Amino acid sequence: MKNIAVIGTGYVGLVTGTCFAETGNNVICVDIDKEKVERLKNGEVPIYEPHLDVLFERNIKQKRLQFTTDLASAIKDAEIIFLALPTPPGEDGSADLSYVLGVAKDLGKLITEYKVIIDKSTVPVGTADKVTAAIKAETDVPFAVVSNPEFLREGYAVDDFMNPDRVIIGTEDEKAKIVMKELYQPFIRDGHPLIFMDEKSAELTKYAANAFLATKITFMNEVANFCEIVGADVDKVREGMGSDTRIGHRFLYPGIGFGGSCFPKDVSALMKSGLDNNFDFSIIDAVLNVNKKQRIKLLDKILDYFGDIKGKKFALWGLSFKPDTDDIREAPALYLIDELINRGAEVVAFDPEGMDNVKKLLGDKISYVENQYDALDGADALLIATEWSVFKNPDFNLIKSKLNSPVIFDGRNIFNLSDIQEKGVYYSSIGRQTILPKV
Ligand SMILES: NC(=O)C1=CN([C@@H]2O[C@H](COP(=O)(O)OP(=O)(O)OC[C@H]3O[C@@H](n4cnc5c(N)ncnc54)[C@H](O)[C@@H]3O)[C@@H](O)[C@H]2O)C=CC1
Ligand SMILES: O=C(O)[C@H]1O[C@H](OP(=O)(O)OP(=O)(O)OC[C@H]2O[C@@H](n3ccc(=O)[nH]c3=O)[C@H](O)[C@@H]2O)[C@H](O)[C@@H](O)[C@@H]1O
Repeated sequence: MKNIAVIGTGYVGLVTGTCFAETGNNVICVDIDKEKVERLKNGEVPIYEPHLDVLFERNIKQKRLQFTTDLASAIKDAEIIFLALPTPPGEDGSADLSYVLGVAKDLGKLITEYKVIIDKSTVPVGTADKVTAAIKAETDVPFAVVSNPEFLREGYAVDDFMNPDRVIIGTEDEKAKIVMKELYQPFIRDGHPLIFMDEKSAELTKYAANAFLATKITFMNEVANFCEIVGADVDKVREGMGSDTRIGHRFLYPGIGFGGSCFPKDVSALMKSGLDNNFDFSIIDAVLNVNKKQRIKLLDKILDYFGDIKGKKFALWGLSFKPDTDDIREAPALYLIDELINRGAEVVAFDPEGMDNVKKLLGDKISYVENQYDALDGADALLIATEWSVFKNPDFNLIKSKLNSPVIFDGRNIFNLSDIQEKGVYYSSIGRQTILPKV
């Protein structure tokens, strides 16, 4: 059992805190957002993350999980302090370290005994040194700074955290290594190691992993675009490629680009890190450029089909950047909406979890409905931007009866081409043949 403080109680902090409580530790989560802490104290999970609620409730009940806005009291008895703070993109694409370094300074003023301070935020190479310097500027008390990047995915966060492929520990402090080994021991299984390395390598591992996955997706998006030109089927190509165990099937799904709070910002930050070190990350540059175009790929198809879209009405299924999350940060749907409304079209949207967040961002620029089929009334086409399960087996007769004409643009390839042929719709997807309604 260890006493742990987690600073920053967002997607990563809350999952980290809850999962460490689940493995028997005493955890206190800190956040500056008073309203969020109030909700957490009232037993409410403020984000949509499947399976988190069960662990959250159990550990609160057993008093292993607490919440506060008071940093000083939270860290007083904690031997281990996690930083799960935002590192949003600055104007130049670099990671904004003000949250992390601000809290590091505060910690320097507050600590009175040895602490292991662990950076879980995604940060550029060299940040551990900056955190160390920020704390040292305030205190002579001994401490260790560890880089322990997080690899969880939203929507699968609890499972990813509880059963990680690997845990990366970047530190050269021997005492901290022992603390980290004990802490993570419950999560380690055969073939899923705890990997120790220096801080810089740990920091770069995180960016390199995200950039590689973003590159893999982007490569497939380009292959899909080429499939459309030469008449190949990206589903077949994907299956054929993925069957090579050196390539693997995962993260080969083409679509309307990668979004979310991490890939776009982390790929940009790695690019900026390169530039800061006079290193030209040309592959990353290409990934960012291709993804920018891919995010509005459906627009090209819509314009090809309709020509002018002024006054047209579009039903949009899916707003979140991927299914099983309410997170809309850098969601491709938002870029598509922007292009549509700038051209005078109307958008009626439905998303199972993301609508409240979009309402806060876009207000009445678009309309919202509580049922996916209500979006279709009098619409000129259905657009699919997120592959939520609830969209995958719809009532096609109802879709056809509500749309002005049976036209579907699918940015996530959620229907099998062989199935859709029988449905009597015009169906355009990514990297596959366009299906015309049978006459
Ligand atoms: N969201 C994800 O799936 C993953 C995120 N990451 C990284 O983890 C870090 C955190 O990301 P998220 O959890 O998504 O961010 P988030 O925005 O959901 O949560 C950050 C939290 O920190 C709080 N905060 C800000 N300043 C604070 C302060 N001075 N003291 C206490 N709390 C403060 C905010 O109020 C917010 O609740 C980022 O570096 C991100 O790149 C890494 C892996 C996965
Ligand atoms: O650093 C982070 O924050 C996290 O970023 C991603 O996780 P996440 O953003 O939650 O979502 P992913 O499932 O990776 O999807 C990211 C984007 O890529 C897209 N994607 C994913 C897979 C695929 O085959 N095709 C594809 O277009 C998704 O639609 C989504 O927009 C990584 O997968 C996590 O390992 C990492 O911890």
